[in-house]
Amino acid sequence: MFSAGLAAYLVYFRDQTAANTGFSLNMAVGFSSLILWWIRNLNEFEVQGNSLERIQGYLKIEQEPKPVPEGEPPAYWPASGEVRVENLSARYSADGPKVLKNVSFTIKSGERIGVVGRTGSGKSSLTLSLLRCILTEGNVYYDSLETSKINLDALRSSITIIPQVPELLSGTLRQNLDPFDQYDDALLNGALRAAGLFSLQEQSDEDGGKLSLDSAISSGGSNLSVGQRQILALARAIVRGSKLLILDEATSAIDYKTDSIIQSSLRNELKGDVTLITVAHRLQTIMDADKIMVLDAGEVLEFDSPKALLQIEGGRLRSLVDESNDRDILYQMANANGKV
Ligand SMILES: Nc1ncnc2c1ncn2[C@@H]1O[C@H](COP(=O)(O)OP(=O)(O)OP(=O)(O)O)[C@@H](O)[C@H]1O
Repeated sequence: MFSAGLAAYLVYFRDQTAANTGFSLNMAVGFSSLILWWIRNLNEFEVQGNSLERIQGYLKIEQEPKPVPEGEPPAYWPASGEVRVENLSARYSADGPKVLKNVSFTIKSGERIGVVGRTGSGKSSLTLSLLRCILTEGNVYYDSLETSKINLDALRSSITIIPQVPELLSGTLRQNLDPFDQYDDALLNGALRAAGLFSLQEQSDEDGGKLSLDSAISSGGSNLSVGQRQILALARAIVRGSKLLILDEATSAIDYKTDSIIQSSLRNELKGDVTLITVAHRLQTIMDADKIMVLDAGEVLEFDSPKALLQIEGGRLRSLVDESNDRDILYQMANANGKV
């Protein structure tokens, strides 16, 4: 009824317009459609132009040096997870400010280190420096080999990083754990168990959707929770037998239960010679670490056992703990740890 009325009105309007101006409505509609078509095309052209500009930007990015055969480490390397850092400075660009300033420390093989510090103090930059992802000066030795002399591929495949939100590939869970099909199911399931996936599933209220090696993983791991993704990344580290594991703690995106499963897997399942560096946002995560490194403005302010650091009058860790709502628990954890 309404459309019939509208059509009748349009015909009336066309006839009136044609009668008054000699310009038919059909022509007016055709003209405005043409203008709309041009505007739409111009818009599309601009969007595609932006993409081209971005591709051109990526093409101009300075490339990392290609791996050289002489940088190939011996097959037995790394046999230990010892890390020695001497006068390490780092920056994000050649003319940028130093984000790490002459940092020196040694981490013994198998030690568990917690790294804390304010936002921007250099925690992530330190982990990126160990992998040579940013510009560095000074020396880093990993199991006695200077990392600047090692093939980038070899260096990075010997260190596992578990970022706050790990990326996974689309495919099966098995393919994510073992992309080159090198290990049998028993070993892969063992790694999943050690990483805590099955404990997480046992404690979960949901019956459906339990993960197995054949489960499908969507691109980026988008069909899994952040906690499940961190557990899979940890399982990957166990499968790879990495001697150095760097964990960037995901605080906001992970619930307490999953976090405690990951922490107990890290405590109980990693072998004695695996060094663990945890970039911590919650003090509870690292109060039972062997040592805590406190960073401030790119410098190491404190580096010792939690118990020893809490005894320093006016110390930075001590003031962070004293300000915390969990002060008493944190002191208990540090004292129970026993190492001074
Ligand atoms: N991609 C980047 N390009 C340039 N400067 C950067 C970049 N990422 C970090 N920085 C700078 O490096 C310094 C150290 O930052 P970093 O991310 O290492 O700190 P952080 O302690 O990990 O902080 P947060 O707890 O917020 O993650 C900061 O001054 C920061 O602005």
